[in-house]
Amino acid sequence: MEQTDLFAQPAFTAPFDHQSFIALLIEQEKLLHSDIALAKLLNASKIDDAFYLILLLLRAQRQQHSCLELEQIDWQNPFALPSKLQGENVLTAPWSEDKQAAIKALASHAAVGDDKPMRLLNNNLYLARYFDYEASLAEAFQALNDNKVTLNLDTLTELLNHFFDDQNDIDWQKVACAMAALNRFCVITGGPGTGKTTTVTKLLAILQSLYRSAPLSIKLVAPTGKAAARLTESMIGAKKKLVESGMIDGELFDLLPEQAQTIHRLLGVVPHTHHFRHNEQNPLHLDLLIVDEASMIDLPLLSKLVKALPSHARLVLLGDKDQLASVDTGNVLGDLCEHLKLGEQPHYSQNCVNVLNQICFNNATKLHEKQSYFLLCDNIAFLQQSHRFNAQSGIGQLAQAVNNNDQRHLQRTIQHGFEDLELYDFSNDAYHALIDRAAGHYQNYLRLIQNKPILNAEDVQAVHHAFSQYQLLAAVKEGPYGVNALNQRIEQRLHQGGLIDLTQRQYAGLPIMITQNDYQLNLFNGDIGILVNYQSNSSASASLKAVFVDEQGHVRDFYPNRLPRHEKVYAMTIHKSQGSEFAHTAMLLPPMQRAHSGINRQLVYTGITRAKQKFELVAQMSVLTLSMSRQLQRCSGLRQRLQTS
Ligand SMILES: Nc1ncnc2c1ncn2[C@@H]1O[C@H](COP(=O)(O)OP(=O)(O)OP(=O)(O)O)[C@@H](O)[C@H]1O
Repeated sequence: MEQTDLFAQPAFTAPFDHQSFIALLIEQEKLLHSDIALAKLLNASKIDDAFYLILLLLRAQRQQHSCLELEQIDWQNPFALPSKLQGENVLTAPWSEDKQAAIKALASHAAVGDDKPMRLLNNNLYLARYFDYEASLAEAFQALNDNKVTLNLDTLTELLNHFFDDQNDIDWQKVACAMAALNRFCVITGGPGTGKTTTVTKLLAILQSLYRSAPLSIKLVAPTGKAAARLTESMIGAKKKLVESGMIDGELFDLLPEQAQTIHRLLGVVPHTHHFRHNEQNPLHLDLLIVDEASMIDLPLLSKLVKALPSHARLVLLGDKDQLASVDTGNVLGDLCEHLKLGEQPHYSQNCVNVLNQICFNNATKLHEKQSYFLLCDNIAFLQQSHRFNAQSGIGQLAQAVNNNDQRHLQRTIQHGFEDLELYDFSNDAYHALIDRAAGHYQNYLRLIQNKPILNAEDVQAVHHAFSQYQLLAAVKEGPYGVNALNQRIEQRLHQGGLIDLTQRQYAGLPIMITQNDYQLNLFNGDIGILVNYQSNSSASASLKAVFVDEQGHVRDFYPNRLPRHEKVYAMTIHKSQGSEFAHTAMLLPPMQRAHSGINRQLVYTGITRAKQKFELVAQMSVLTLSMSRQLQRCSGLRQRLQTS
């Protein structure tokens, strides 16, 4: 009722105090001074409805939306201000009378239009840069799709039957493989352990068999070094399984790649710029690009990557659509997979269904047509069955309950008492016990460091391996339950236990995470290093170095004072953990009074699915259930651009 009273007084009866309103937006951290300055510049210094629409666009951009959806504006409180401050009602809406007229006027605004700083399309307002990225990505996806592949369907059928056993149910991995073989562009999405790598390895084996006389040049990439290292490891494992099962011979084995690299490395960074060596004018030299962890890739980077493909290339995106969206603008994988529903067959055209039934199921009608206006629906494969987490796995059950916002499933999972799950209700005692347990786990890698005065490359690999077995995750960075506080407390425990020497600012054993890309040093946001006394084969003496193990397993060492921005990483935010997996993962959610809107379903699901063997959660049940009910949405026009007319 409070809100109704507030808005009952029409905003236009008294002159609106724009200066105070703008000051309030800054004070409440809804915008920055630079946003105000830019909006004034774009609106010729006028403070009117268009000015506030531009401010909303800049705010949307800060929140990683690709655009401002004009139809979704909350006209009563567009900047999400608290309706009361210090007991006083606050005017939350700055508009003049006719908001729809304000929207219409945008079409003829001096700063909106082709070659202008802002663009308008389908009732979405964009900054030109992001409009162009989105347009160029949609165009590139469409071009890939239009450039049809010609294949002998009988040969493809034989190969599919070779790599997949006959089964009564629909084998979605086989469908995904067929779809990716038939199209130049394919997305294979699925939760953890649903067989994305296994499927793609079989796809590569099928394609290399089809093109055996002129094998394809295939590249594997992921957005971070960690994710690339994990993809390499998974590919090696999947290839080994294919050989062991007799599905591929030595010659085919050699034609399947296993080394993955980062997208930045593949594209070739031009130092001190946002440009890459490879682009539309200088395309990549490859026939097929496999991109893992695609949910982590932001709109600008994916747009640049896809634009750098040669016109004949194939592209396969792998990822989990339900994970957190990219740290930067956009949610491309989420947009492409928006229509998928767990437990349901995806939308496929009649034509697509006919071909898939023919080549996957010997013409049995297993797949059915489901109409869609989405141009790329025949390019999206959805793997739903986890082969890593079965019904006995609490991690899988918890992840599923959270992802489906299924409270009953959650209760059943909690009551069941799974061996791989440890759930603790949040309390001060539980918080301190979590810190004790974390310190206990970190002893393992610290003892390896303590055992030898000087470490060599092999020791460093063992230390990194031991460190990566356990990771504590927190939902937030600041505050008593954030990463910074956890780092400090764990450090104190380790110091008390004589495992580290906190009297030194930089001490042997300190784990760090790079937080800023350094293209000169080839160190990237998310790379993890550990400070140790290190002597490489080539150096004459040992010294305290930050040592990293890259995606190829090579040790790289740096003097600590040469490192780009970095932070301690006994605990890390869930955001930063994306693309990594840990045998044992612990996660802390803050109590209710600190559970802001960023604590949502995607965040909690991402945290849970980092765990491979054991997952530990310290959280209030009310916070867990609240987070499950909150779903992150990113505004974008990508899907609309890819509709049939
Ligand atoms: N059809 C299958 N039948 C039996 N086991 C399978 C099948 N598909 C995959 N697996 C096994 O399940 C495990 C996970 O498979 P894979 O690594 O391919 O999944 P993923 O989706 O790539 O996982 P990630 O979550 O790491 O991205 C592997 O041990 C793999 O051998």
